[in-house]
Amino acid sequence: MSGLFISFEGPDGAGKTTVLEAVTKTVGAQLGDQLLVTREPGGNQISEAIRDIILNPENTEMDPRTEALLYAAARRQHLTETILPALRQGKVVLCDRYVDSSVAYQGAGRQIGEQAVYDMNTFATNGLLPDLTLYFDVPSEVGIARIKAHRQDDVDRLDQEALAFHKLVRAGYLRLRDAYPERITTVDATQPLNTVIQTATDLVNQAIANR
Ligand SMILES: Nc1ncnc2c1ncn2[C@@H]1O[C@H](COP(=O)(O)OP(=O)(O)O)[C@@H](O)[C@H]1O
Ligand SMILES: Cc1cn([C@H]2C[C@H](O)[C@@H](COP(=O)(O)OP(=O)(O)O)O2)c(=O)[nH]c1=O
Repeated sequence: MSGLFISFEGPDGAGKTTVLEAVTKTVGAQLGDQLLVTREPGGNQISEAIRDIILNPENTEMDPRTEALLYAAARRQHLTETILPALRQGKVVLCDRYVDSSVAYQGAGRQIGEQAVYDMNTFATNGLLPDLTLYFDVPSEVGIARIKAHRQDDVDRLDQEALAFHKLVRAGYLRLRDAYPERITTVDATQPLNTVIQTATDLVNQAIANR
């Protein structure tokens, strides 16, 4: 059985992490150790260490290209150490964020160029893209309101960014969705949580059945 690589994407507050947890329970019950759930930036010791540098609220002076390079470095390590071995073993890999996050956040949000960030990530990943990407779409105001309402204790450097930044990020995601319609499936994340979870679970199960 061949492996399957699915990424979860979306702006902050889209509900990705919550939905991924729920999907993991359902799909994990069927697949057992044939399911690997992981996240970026992180997933192994080196990548988690890079994550700590990027997301440390004290690192306010970080240059946007430095940030993009660090994300790509963490991604490379995560890919070679965690994702590729699992895929080679035929596992289903669900990954919270991947290349699209860098294109949307660094390329579009920080305005260093979506194509440049994409190209840099092609080097980091040898061009490996997910078989399927679930993009959880939510207007920026809704995403930010959710974070403010629920995550006051967990506001990191990126969550403090202005609404304008989040709007640029979402616009970047929408361009990616239009550019890669075969890979990226949009989930309307303004729907009630249970509906979003059901939709995402169905899409993941469908991809598993079709692999
Ligand atoms: N569809 C939804 N409707 C209402 N609230 C939601 C929905 N999805 C997620 N939330 C809430 O929004 C907050 C942010 O969700 P989270 O999963 O952390 O988002 P993300 O990982 O995409 O940043 C959480 O408190 C979560 O319970
Ligand atoms: C993977 C990745 C994440 N990010 C950002 C998006 C998030 O704001 C942050 C990840 O923090 P995290 O706490 O994992 O946020 P979320 O629950 O929304 O996924 O890092 C980038 O800017 N570029 C990237 O390539």
